[in-house]
Amino acid sequence: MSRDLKNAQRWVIKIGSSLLTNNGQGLDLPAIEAWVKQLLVLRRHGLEIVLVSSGAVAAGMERLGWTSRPSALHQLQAAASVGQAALIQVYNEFLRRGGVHGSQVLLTHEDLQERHRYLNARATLRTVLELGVIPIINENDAIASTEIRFGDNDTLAAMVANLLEADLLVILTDQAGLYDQDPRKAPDARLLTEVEAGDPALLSMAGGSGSAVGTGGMSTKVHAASRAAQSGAATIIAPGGAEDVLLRIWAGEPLGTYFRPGVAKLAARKRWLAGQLRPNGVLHLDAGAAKVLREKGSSLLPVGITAAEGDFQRGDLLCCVDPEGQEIARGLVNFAYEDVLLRKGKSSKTLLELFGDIDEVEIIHRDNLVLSN
Ligand SMILES: Nc1ncnc2c1ncn2[C@@H]1O[C@H](COP(=O)(O)OP(=O)(O)O)[C@@H](O)[C@H]1O
Ligand SMILES: N[C@@H](CCC(=O)OP(=O)(O)O)C(=O)O
Repeated sequence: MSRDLKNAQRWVIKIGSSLLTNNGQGLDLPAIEAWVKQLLVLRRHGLEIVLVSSGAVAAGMERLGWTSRPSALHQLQAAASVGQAALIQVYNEFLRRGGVHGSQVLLTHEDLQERHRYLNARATLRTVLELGVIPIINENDAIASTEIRFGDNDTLAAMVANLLEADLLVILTDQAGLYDQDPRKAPDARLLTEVEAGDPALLSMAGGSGSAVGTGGMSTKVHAASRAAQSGAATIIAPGGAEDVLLRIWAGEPLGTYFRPGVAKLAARKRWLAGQLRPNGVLHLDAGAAKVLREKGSSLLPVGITAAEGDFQRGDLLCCVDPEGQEIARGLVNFAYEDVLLRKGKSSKTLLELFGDIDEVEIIHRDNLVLSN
């Protein structure tokens, strides 16, 4: 057993439609209250919690008095727009009792594909977390057309785990975890307690949704675990109906199915950074800085920078080039273009005199730096 959750600080928790609703009719309020109580405890233990919650369509149907799920997209979207308001109201009411605010963030696939919107979503969510608020994310069902839909919230939750470089993705569902075959169809199905994310054999075991309200079934959850592992997150598919499920996972109880991310978090994260973002500027380094980056993978300090190009902001990906113009590395910059210009070529001592007590000296921290081949 290698569930190493001691250092898992940022959790993305996904609660699926099959769990949230009473047979597709409205929201299961006592269940939601119980999860929120657990989130509040985890937060008090210092964890950062991001919630991805389904349930908008089901809640909307109940409010509108519809007894069967419509098949027309515009009706589903109308139900989602009514239900999303109800869903947030319910979460916020339970969170308020614990003195915490929830925030609503609705995303479409395009928001996480298009670079500018991706960075915006990331900045908003990070700020919300810094403010101690619990973001509650769902797909923007009211406007997402077929082409830009995630469809299921497992994929959305994994992309949010990538976006925020979460340590753990917890997918709460109506089964005890991933079985070697669909337990609704095969009574002798065996629960898998630990697997490797990305193992292709898992896909043949995972079937579609067994309920009228769920979307994607286990197959989207298995894909989600591989996707989350790309940025180094482990995934646990766990029984959302089990008492204190989240607290028990936190305490290390081997509930559900644990997906090992495979590669060390830092290495995975770096690889993901390099593949995911397009560079938005260039930093020119002197020979000394180029050498320490190449040979030691050190952080990039202002003193080694001779010039900067590009209209970049804090958090953007930049290329670092040596005096011959050859790319050495890529990394996430800690300062916007103007602030890099103010700092370039200056020693840490001069910067201290100029800016007083500075908490961030590196222009790019080595954890956010990937050497180019
Ligand atoms: N190998 C499997 N192990 C567990 N559940 C499976 C498996 N294959 C298919 N399923 C089905 O997946 C369902 C859960 O997915 P889904 O209905 O989409 O729930 P959610 O709304 O929580 O995402 C289960 O109820 C089960 O019928
Ligand atoms: N976004 C939709 C839910 C999509 C959905 O059901 O996904 P899942 O919970 O993965 O089965 C809603 O809020 O109704």
